[in-house]
Amino acid sequence: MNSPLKVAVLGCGSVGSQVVRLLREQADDLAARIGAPVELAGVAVRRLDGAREVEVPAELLTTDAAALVARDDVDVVIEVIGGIEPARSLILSALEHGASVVTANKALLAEDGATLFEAAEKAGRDLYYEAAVAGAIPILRPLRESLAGDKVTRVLGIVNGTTNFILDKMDTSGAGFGDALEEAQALGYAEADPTADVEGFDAAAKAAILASLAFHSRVTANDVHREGITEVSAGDVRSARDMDSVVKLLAIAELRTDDQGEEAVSVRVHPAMIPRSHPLASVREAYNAVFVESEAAGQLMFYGPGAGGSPTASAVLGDLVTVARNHRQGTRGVGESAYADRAVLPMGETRTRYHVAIDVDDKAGVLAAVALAFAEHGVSIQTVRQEGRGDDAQLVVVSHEATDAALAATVDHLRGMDIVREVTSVMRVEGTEE
Ligand SMILES: NC(=O)C1=CN([C@@H]2O[C@H](COP(=O)(O)OP(=O)(O)OC[C@H]3O[C@@H](n4cnc5c(N)ncnc54)[C@H](OP(=O)(O)O)[C@@H]3O)[C@@H](O)[C@H]2O)C=CC1
Ligand SMILES: N[C@@H](CC=O)C(=O)O
Repeated sequence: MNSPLKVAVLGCGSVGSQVVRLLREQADDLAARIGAPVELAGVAVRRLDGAREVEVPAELLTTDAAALVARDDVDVVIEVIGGIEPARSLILSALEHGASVVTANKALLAEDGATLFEAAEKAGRDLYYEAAVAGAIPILRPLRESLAGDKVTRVLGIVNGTTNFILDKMDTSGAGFGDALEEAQALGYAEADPTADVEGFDAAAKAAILASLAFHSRVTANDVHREGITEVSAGDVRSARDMDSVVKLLAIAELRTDDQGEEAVSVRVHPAMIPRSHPLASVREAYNAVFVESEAAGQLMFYGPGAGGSPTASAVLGDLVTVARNHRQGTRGVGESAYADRAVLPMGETRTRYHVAIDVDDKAGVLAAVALAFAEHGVSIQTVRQEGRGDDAQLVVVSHEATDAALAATVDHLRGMDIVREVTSVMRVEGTEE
């Protein structure tokens, strides 16, 4: 047998503990697949006395991650600490010291992937990150490798397990937002600070990574239009149910043509109503699903567990086997392919349908006045119905496709009308127009 491959693991939380467990439990198979036994060189944590889901021998635990990654006997560093710093400095140091890197850190990749890719290129080492998007689902490798000869035009999916879990609970059990979030945290789906999940930052980071790979461009988290689910009310979920739809947090990346006729990208994350008949509507709990549309292949769908320690560790270990094989052979895998310099389209130019709920005075001519307000901004109405009477009167409008800018102008207009008491809900509608 060849000499052992030494692996340092940075972080031993939800994901790191499962990586350590699998390294131990799958040791024989990993050795056979890599061609050398894997030896744990060390596990870096913040506090030595923290409660762990896995037992780590005391001599392997350290709080000095910087010293661990600088060791010249470490072949591969697995970074599952999260956040920007010290994760970025540790990855850069690992590469400089000759190690290949596997990371699940979507926040860092979406903020400053370029620096990491350049460092990996310079060092002649691998930087793999399958676990950064959609947990256990193999989606980055298909985009980077299997579809390398095709032209991807659209990626649409549910890429955040926590928010899908929350929205699913709100839809199926009538749970409140807070209770559903607590359950998601207890199950290890939510980030330490759930703001990243519920405000859409996590999904936006994943959307940026997907768009970069799909369109061979550099798209960062700042390029992504982002809306979270904190404004989604029980009323929105009920309205969706009345329309035989569900509310999902969607990540959408599209290749479009700009005013100059150039190819540009549009990337956004927002809640949307989708019909229950749509395949994404049946994605339950913390599962994720990603649709990829490409010119030659047509439509592909990837589905599976999108969060949680064990599923994410599966993706990490898959990358470990690849980079370990490359490392042993002195080669590198496929690197970044951001050769296309495409502009990012402003959200105002994005076209979708909208569901708008408006509390109105219950009197003659209200419907006509509201319809006129939509028409004045070029937003045509697909359906409109009145719910309730008297003080509870509400109009529920579903529009045909319109730009975000036109819809925003319509909503402003509605808010200024005497007969409108409140615009209670504005939500995008995805799925085929009937
Ligand atoms: N949880 C999930 O479902 C998924 C997570 N990810 C990504 O995986 C990464 C890890 O997430 P997760 O396991 O949930 O995070 P956790 O918060 O559960 O674990 C983080 C770990 O990193 C350690 N750590 C934090 N700061 C430092 C530091 N400065 N030096 C050394 N160790 C440190 C912590 O130490 P201590 O234990 O002492 O506090 C802890 O062990 C993140 O990038 C996340 O976005 C990706 C996909 C899914
Ligand atoms: N918090 C994330 C974890 C995986 O990326 C999620 O809920 O999807």
